[in-house]
Amino acid sequence: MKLSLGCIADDYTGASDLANTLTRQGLRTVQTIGVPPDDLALPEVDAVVVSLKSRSIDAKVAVDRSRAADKWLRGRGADHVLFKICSTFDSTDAGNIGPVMDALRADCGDAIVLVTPAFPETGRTVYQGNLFVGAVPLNESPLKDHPLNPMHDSNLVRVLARQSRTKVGLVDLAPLSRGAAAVRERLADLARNGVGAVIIDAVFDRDLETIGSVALDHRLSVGASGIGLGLARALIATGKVKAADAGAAIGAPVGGPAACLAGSCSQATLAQIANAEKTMAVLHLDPEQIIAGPNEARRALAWASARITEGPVLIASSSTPDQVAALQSRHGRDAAGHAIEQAMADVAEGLVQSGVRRLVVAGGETSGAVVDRLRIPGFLVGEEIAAGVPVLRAVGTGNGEMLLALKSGNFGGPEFFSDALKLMR
Ligand SMILES: Nc1ncnc2c1ncn2[C@@H]1O[C@H](COP(=O)(O)OP(=O)(O)OP(=O)(O)O)[C@@H](O)[C@H]1O
Ligand SMILES: O=C(O)[C@@H](O)C(=O)CO
Repeated sequence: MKLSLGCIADDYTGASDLANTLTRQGLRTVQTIGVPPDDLALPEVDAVVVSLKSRSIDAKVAVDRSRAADKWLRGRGADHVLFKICSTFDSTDAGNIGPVMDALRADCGDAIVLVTPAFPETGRTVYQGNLFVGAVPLNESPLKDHPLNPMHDSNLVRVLARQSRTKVGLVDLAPLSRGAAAVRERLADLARNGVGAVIIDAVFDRDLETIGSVALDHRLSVGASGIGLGLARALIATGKVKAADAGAAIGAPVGGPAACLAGSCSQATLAQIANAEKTMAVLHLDPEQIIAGPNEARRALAWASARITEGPVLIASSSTPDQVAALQSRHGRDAAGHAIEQAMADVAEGLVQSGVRRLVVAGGETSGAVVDRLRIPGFLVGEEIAAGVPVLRAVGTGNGEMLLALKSGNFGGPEFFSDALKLMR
């Protein structure tokens, strides 16, 4: 297998978002959890998305894991590697976007790296280096209240410069609107002036197509699913990849009991949970009790086992920003987040032991904890439930067929949980 594109995603939902985009554009794609072991049987594919859980960990560990993934991908022939970050640039001044980018750039020897989290299909656009979420700048969006990476600056040139050792520049819409040659010229100027990374504006998919074709001149790019779309279209346009059927089946229905788990506290997820109350049994966990010990997860499993044969259930730890802030001030941000993620993993494990084979998980960190606990090594990408969220079929689990959907906190329409279960048959 010679890969046309290698991808390293900094969380699992982000990885399935990117795998979904590449598949929809016609690249045969598989998502792996971590660097795959040599004995994992992978189908013949154009792209592999290696999922890491490296967004909110120590920067040095994130760098080491990303470099190992990069080495594996390049060892399978990938000339270009995309480091997939969140479309809302989730990070802190300590990283991890800048440190990982710096290390991968040093390894591949690129003079300059293109960086854009734009993903217009989900309302993420970049103008003059400022990231917009829908109609508002990042720092006015719900991301200002994110439990782990609150975003208070929408100017990504500044945000990245605080995290990176290299000089960060901007390629704005003006050269982009003149086409790939103008972008190349601007990049060459900036590189001559010692700039090692640029935030590049993008408002429409056509901007991403231009960015994708220029990015293929380089060995590394950094961004969200939008740049993935641009790279995929460029690979097909240049004949490096022959477009595959995006609707290819990923196997027979699995049936059986279904459950949803929500650890995301985003506004979108809170609204989706409220809507789910109309169609399924919903249990709201008590976060304080989760931190106190294992009884809250046990209570959830007992509650679920009494209902699961009658229809899908949803178990949520999610709270409003005020409640999240209060819990964090009592227990610390990382300790609270970790305890809740592990409790959700306990619940997922118990549900699967009791026969659940269709599982929807909301939240990137939450999905990471759940998928790790279930020891799933990889996924095939199926139908799209909502922009950025596909149906996934677990591969290499050895304990039966299983479908999952891993939803990024901010993604999905108001009825996301029932929309997902309709397609997860
Ligand atoms: N009630 C709560 N109070 C405090 N923290 C919570 C609560 N419920 C969940 N958490 C923690 O908040 C974090 C939510 O992050 P997660 O990545 O799962 O969701 P998200 O950030 O909305 O999704 P994404 O990263 O895909 O955008 C997790 O660490 C989770 O354990
Ligand atoms: O890019 C996005 O917004 C998502 O794929 C994601 O990474 C959120 O966790």
